[in-house]
Amino acid sequence: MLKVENLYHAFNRRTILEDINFSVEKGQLCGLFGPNGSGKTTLFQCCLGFIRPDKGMIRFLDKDIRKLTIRETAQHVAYVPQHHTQPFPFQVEEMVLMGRTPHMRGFYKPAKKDQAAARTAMERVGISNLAREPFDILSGGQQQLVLIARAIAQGTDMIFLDEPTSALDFRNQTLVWKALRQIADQGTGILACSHDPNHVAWFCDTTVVLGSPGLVAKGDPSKVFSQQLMDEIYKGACEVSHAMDLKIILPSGLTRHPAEAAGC
Ligand SMILES: Nc1ncnc2c1ncn2[C@@H]1O[C@H](COP(=O)(O)OP(=O)(O)OP(=O)(O)O)[C@@H](O)[C@H]1O
Repeated sequence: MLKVENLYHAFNRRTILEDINFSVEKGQLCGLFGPNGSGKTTLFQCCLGFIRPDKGMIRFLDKDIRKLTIRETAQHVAYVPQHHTQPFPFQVEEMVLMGRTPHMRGFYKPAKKDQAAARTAMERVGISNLAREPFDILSGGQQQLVLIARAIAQGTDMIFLDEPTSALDFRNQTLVWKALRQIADQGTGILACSHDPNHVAWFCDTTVVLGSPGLVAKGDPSKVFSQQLMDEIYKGACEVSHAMDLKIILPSGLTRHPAEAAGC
């Protein structure tokens, strides 16, 4: 579905992306992972055509993305940015309905199926109760859920999400990752960037790990997330452990509370 080949990009002669190669297939949830400044947002921007890479090829559904019109791109690809400012006080349901715009014709009046898609997307991320609230007064986490619902309502072949759960509480983080897993299982390709290796390990079936300035590893996170890899990217800050047959990445040097260790 998405194929990135030999991608290079530099800012002010500083190479950020070097020889990046990976693909995301239909039905795959791919976690894009790497330390601050490793180029995740830059890679997203190249894939979405917001910046033109210095070298390399990005294909979407076997087409060079440079040849897709904005409308074609929006019909096939949804994007959830890290931050979004909305200058007008649109209601939440209007914001989510905007995701349907690439599918509307004529006077851009939403049809019943557009309204149904918006309602389903809001239910999926648990924000139906916010439908009539103005978007601009919501908390950062609630706004993040609205943008995810808008991308889901768009009903595209592929969704890009830039740190989709960075502002969410524990329950909503889990809710969103489970929703992404289900949407991928229904055939959508998803590339989601995250700073939490556990989310990638628990919910993603593939990962792309960026370092400086290139690709450090890729593949099944249960195989890729080794102690050696974590040491390479986090310089000894974490330990790879296991719980319930899953990998779990813990901060290194954790000790049990003395009272608990004494069995109190
Ligand atoms: N327009 C730009 N001009 C110059 N340098 C830039 C530009 N955009 C990004 N960079 C630099 O490229 C590097 C990678 O930035 P990018 O935002 O892609 O990283 P990231 O992995 O998404 O980081 P984070 O995890 O902190 O969000 C950074 O050092 C950043 O300063």
